[in-house]
Amino acid sequence: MEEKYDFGLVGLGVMGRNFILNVADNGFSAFGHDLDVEKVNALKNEGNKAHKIDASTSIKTFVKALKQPRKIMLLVPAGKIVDSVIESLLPHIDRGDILIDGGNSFFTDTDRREEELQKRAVNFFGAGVSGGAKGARLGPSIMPGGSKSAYAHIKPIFEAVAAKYDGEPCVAYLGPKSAGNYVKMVHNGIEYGLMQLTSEIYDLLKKAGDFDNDEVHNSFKKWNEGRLQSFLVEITSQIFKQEDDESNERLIDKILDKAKQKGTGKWTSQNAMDLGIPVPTIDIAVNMREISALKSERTAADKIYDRPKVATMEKAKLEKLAEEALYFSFIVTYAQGLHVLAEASKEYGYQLDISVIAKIWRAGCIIRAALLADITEAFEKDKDLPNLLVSPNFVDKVQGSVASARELVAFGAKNGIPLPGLSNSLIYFDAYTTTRLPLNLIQAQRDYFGSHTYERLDKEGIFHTEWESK
Ligand SMILES: NC(=O)C1=CN([C@@H]2O[C@H](COP(=O)(O)OP(=O)(O)OC[C@H]3O[C@@H](n4cnc5c(N)ncnc54)[C@H](OP(=O)(O)O)[C@@H]3O)[C@@H](O)[C@H]2O)C=CC1
Ligand SMILES: O=C(CO)[C@H](O)[C@H](O)COP(=O)(O)O
Repeated sequence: MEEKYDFGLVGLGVMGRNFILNVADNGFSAFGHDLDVEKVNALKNEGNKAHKIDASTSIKTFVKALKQPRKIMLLVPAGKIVDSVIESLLPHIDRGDILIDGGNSFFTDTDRREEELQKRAVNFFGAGVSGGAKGARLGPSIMPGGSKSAYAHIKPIFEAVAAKYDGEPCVAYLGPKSAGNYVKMVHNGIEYGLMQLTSEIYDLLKKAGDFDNDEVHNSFKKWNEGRLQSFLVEITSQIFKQEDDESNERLIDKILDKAKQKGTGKWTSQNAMDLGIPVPTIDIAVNMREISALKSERTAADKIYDRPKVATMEKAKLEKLAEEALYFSFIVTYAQGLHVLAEASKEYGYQLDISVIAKIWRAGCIIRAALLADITEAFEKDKDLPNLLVSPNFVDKVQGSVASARELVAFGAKNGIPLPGLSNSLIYFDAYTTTRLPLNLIQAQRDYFGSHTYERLDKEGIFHTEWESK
């Protein structure tokens, strides 16, 4: 009898091709499917080398080649393509088979698909994958959500292919329904925040400290050897060393300053707003990509207004302030993202364990950072921690770095250097840690013009006043 394959993968693009090779490297036989014959042939050639791999452009051949219950992962672009791939699989798969969407799908799409597939007794997982091409090939962080009992079938493969942190795989069953896609969405929201913050620090080093590219490289490199150690700080340091093939300059200076986006950061902001959880660092990171896209308008407006001449700050002083401010704002960004996850867990019934999420983000993913070991510990100590900022493990870290954020935000404002991520992180911190905000006035105004009522500090109840206009 023909031997069947352990794992199937649809979509042999950037992520899919690398993921399936990773599966095969770990001793599982794997079969791929893509409509593009070149991608299929390229994978078949890999099979001729060392791996137990095959591939086909025929969906029927692909499904027939797999062991039951079939484990089929989709790594295709999010949206309608996921639905059309599921449609094309349905005539061929059986009850009990397992479909896993590894892409950045919107979480309500995952809920809808899971519900529809449940009616056919097909298990559906939304399993966010992070780590880019290299991560998919060598060990990503994987965030699966779906049926707990069906997870037992995919667990051995996922645990084998995932990145390892101190020997522990960076994958864990996260919760029912779209829990996995939701967690990946917020991962990306945090990613947007951290990327925005690193870009602001680069701007400051250049404009206020007159750092050249080698000096920016050195600062990020040095920081990556300390408490800011993280994938994004590491690649930032490397980016400043990259030569441009087409000129004598560094590539960074040749790249157009318009940042694109595929949607996950915006979804995080939108959904956080639906849940009533503030994530201003993530919001402004999305806004900045939008503002960056208005390049021609920005260029025209720049000609209209004068801006202050930037004062020079001594390099060593600036480097120290920048490290502290980046550390502070990284903590605040994780705090905001994790706060959304805690609220979403209640709202959508995900039963998320934030310490487990922090744990599987310690390696493999784009937001991996030394800080995540501390965050894991904080949430292991207190599973119901309302916000990272109030963790006893974090108070000294925040207290010791916030003054530098204040100094740089003030410097940016005075000198016309936009530091929106840093500013919003500071604003969030100051507001979240203030007992009495002036929003009593907003309540008074609402009651004044719309009889919307208000509560009082000194007694229970709902009140309305006939305000006297004088
Ligand atoms: N790139 C990254 O760093 C990361 C991406 N992701 C997510 O993973 C998913 C895949 O991304 P990525 O690998 O970058 O995307 P790619 O576009 O590189 O790959 C998608 C592949 O799916 C194929 N495909 C499209 N439609 C079908 C179909 N109907 N049947 C079979 N195959 C099909 C495409 O073929 P063709 O090109 O011929 O259309 C392509 O080979 C996305 O949701 C993305 O957001 C997640 C983490 C990181
Ligand atoms: O999921 C990812 C990383 O974790 C993808 O690289 C994603 O495309 C990044 O988002 P965007 O393209 O919007 O910057």
